[in-house]
Amino acid sequence: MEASFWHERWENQQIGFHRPEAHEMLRRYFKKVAKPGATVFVPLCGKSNDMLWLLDNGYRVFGIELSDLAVQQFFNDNGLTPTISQKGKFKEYALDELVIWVGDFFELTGKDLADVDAWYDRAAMVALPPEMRRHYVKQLSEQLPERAQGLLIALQYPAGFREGPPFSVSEGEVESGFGQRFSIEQLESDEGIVNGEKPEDNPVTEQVYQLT
Ligand SMILES: C[S@@+](CC[C@H](N)C(=O)[O-])C[C@H]1O[C@@H](n2cnc3c(N)ncnc32)[C@H](O)[C@@H]1O
Repeated sequence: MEASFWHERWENQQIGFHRPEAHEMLRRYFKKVAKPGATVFVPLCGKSNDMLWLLDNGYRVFGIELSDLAVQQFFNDNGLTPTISQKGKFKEYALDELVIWVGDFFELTGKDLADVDAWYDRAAMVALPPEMRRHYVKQLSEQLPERAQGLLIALQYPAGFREGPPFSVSEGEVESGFGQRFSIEQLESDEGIVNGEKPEDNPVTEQVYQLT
């Protein structure tokens, strides 16, 4: 997935992944992962309202996002005025307990992430094709401080159901990718049952994992 793919998505506002509200699995489980006051890293953050939920619940947030437009929209949509500066290769938007860097996640170093206590992935790992996902897992595993624990929301669907992104990420892939560094617990799998049945036209299921 080239950077241009995502820039075009944002320019054309093809952002079906963006949700108007904070994710219910974040609301339900994040307090198991980190206490308020913790600094939470949000890779590939887009203009996610999950960041507002984290801020409202007393966390500090550090996001990284490729698209400057996405970050500008985050602040505009929420009527917030950040301070903008340059931090090496990255453009920084900062306001109180929130910092978002515009730039490439894969260029972050351990020093950039030294203050991180926890991380939250929704629609980040599943946004990447298989080879990039391996790189993504390696980058998080190598650059995050030892204390950092994570909440990962992934999804699965049968092969051939659709083209990614989002890509299907199995429990096995989460286990084999992150298992060397983290102990992994699946907290919930949402099977998308409607009125007691799984709709045939939507075989997508969503899983949430705690990585300790
Ligand atoms: C599917 S969206 C999810 C956004 C957000 N997590 C959410 O839940 O709405 C993936 C985002 O990752 C960003 N992205 C893709 N590759 C990236 C990279 N290498 N570094 C930083 N951001 C990236 C895209 O611009 C896009 O906004």
